[in-house]
Formats: sequence, structure tokens, C-alpha cells
Amino acid sequence: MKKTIKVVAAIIENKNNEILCALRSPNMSLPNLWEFPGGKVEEGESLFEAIEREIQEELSCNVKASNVFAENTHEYEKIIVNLIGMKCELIDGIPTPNEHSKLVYLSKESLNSLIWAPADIPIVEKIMKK
Ligand SMILES: Nc1nc2c([nH]c(=O)n2[C@H]2C[C@H](O)[C@@H](COP(=O)(O)OP(=O)(O)OP(=O)(O)O)O2)c(=O)[nH]1
Repeated sequence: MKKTIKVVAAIIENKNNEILCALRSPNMSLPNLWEFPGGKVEEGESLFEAIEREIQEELSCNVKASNVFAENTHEYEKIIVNLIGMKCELIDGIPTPNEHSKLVYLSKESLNSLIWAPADIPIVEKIMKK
């Protein structure tokens, strides 16, 4: 049986209504695909605690998560990812890519110019409609 993992991902909007997008590095799983920064929820952790921790670890900045924006479950070759996109506000620091190849802010209407991890696509589409 394939393992299912719960993954939180941050939807961070800047003052110009652009969304922070992160490029997975060549040595990560799903290499060279775009995603929302985040990671696996650990045991005993709330979704809010998990995303705030992951962003601090991955981007060396602090966010406050406000709500779940959208959720999508995707079956990859080896695992099933339950991806939970959470709206987050940047409260301190500048996002810095500790693990990703690149970070960019992109307007909502341009989000589909990137090649996204498959689990992210329905979430990207929902953002583009808003
Ligand atoms: N952080 C994040 N992960 C995503 C997104 N979309 C998506 O399919 N994933 C997948 C990639 C990974 O398999 C998993 C996230 O786990 P992780 O952030 O700890 O990734 P990782 O590269 O350390 O994973 P692993 O190799 O240790 O399994 O979810 C997304 O938007 N953000």
C-alpha cells in the first residue's frame, strides 16, 4: 500500500498581490518543479504550527497562517500526497531559499506560466480564479 503524507504549503501574497512560488532543486524529490514552500506535518502538530515551522526552516522568515485555502490529494508513483494550501502572511524577515533553487513572486494570472508539481495544479487554478 502506498503511504499517504499530509503536506502543508504556504500561499504568501505580497503588497502587489503577487504569490510566492518556489522551484524545487534538482536534488529534491519532484526535481525542478514549482511548488508552494512547506513540507510534511509532524505528529502532534497542527496545520498552523507545521506551516509556520516549515517556512522558518526553509525560508528563514516568519509567517502567520490565517486559514486553509484549498486542499488536494494526488497519487504519485510512490506516495500519495494530501496537500493543504494555507494562506499565510509574512510577519518578519525576507524569504530566502535555503533548499529551493529559486523563489519568485508572480501575479496570479501568470501562475500557469510555471511547471507545477502535479498536486499543486488544482490549488493554482483556484488562486487564478480569485
Ligand atoms: N512543500 C511542498 N511539497 C509539495 C508540494 N506539492 C507536492 O506535491 N509536494 C510534495 C513533495 C514531497 O513529496 C512532499 C513534501 O515533503 P517535503 O517538503 O518534506 O519534501 P522532501 O523533498 O523533503 O520530501 P522527501 O524527499 O523527504 O520525501 O510533498 C508543495 O506545493 N509544497
